[in-house]
Amino acid sequence: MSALSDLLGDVVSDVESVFLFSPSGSHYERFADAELDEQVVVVAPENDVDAETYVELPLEFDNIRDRIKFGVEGALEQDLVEEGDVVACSVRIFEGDPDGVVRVRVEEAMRSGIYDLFANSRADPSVIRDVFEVAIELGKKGQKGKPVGALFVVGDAGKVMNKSRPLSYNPFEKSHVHVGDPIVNVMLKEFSRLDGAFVISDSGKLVSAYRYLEPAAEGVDIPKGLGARHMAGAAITRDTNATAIVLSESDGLVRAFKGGQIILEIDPEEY
Ligand SMILES: Nc1ncnc2c1ncn2[C@@H]1O[C@H](COP(=O)(O)OP(=O)(O)OP(=O)(O)O)[C@@H](O)[C@H]1O
Ligand SMILES: [Mn+2]
Repeated sequence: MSALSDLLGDVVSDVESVFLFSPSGSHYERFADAELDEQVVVVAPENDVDAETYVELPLEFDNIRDRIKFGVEGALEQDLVEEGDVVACSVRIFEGDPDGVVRVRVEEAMRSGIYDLFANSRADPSVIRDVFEVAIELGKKGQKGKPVGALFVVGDAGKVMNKSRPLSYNPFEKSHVHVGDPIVNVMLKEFSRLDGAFVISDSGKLVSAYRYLEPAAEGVDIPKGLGARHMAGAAITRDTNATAIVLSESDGLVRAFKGGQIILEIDPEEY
């Protein structure tokens, strides 16, 4: 038994913070009342327990790694933790009571921009996630083995449509399909071989494919070397409240833009 307690002791030794992922009221109270030296942070989709220190999870994330990564990144964004801090995460992997404790060391590299992308975009976080996942998947596999590029403009679709024009007939004209439907993901991948941007609404409705974006580009400052697709993607997010997710055909990276700025750059192979 002592070997077991030692094991848990090692996992929680010298931690600066305890992160309670979606705790029940009583679970939270136990920590709140204990007046620990460690900082107690609640990480959950809603602050149901009225925690003083709270990080919002944009989604519940079934995958524990993702859940923890987002919690830590959100805490970094709020300056609740810093590089080198060690955090003990209390999580629920199966149904019922908390059943896992995970030790994490905070690294500056965890500030990837994904938290900001999911939590602070105008579109629903689940819509951002679905589009992001399509872009990552396309980046990993390409289309029929060849690298492809793609430009997804998500949110504020009415305004985006006003700042763009069709390059071809819109295959989504009369349909009511949403990102996240498996069939839609297949369509997105198929249409990505063709020119222009996809326009997607706040709630994930596919509004159009083949849009040529014509936003004002003054004041948009993106890394040198990126071409017209990235410039158009960045600029439309300055001119509207949309978020742009761009897969580059030439370097294979996925980038996201908001407010005319690059907020994320990820290699799909490493994601
Ligand atoms: N204003 C625009 N609106 C929509 N799509 C655009 C726009 N400008 C370019 N594109 C699309 O981007 C494609 C690639 O253009 P370009 O090579 O200049 O972009 P890029 O930023 O270098 O992207 P990549 O890294 O994928 O090559 C074009 O073939 C076109 O489909
Ligand atoms: Mn190019």
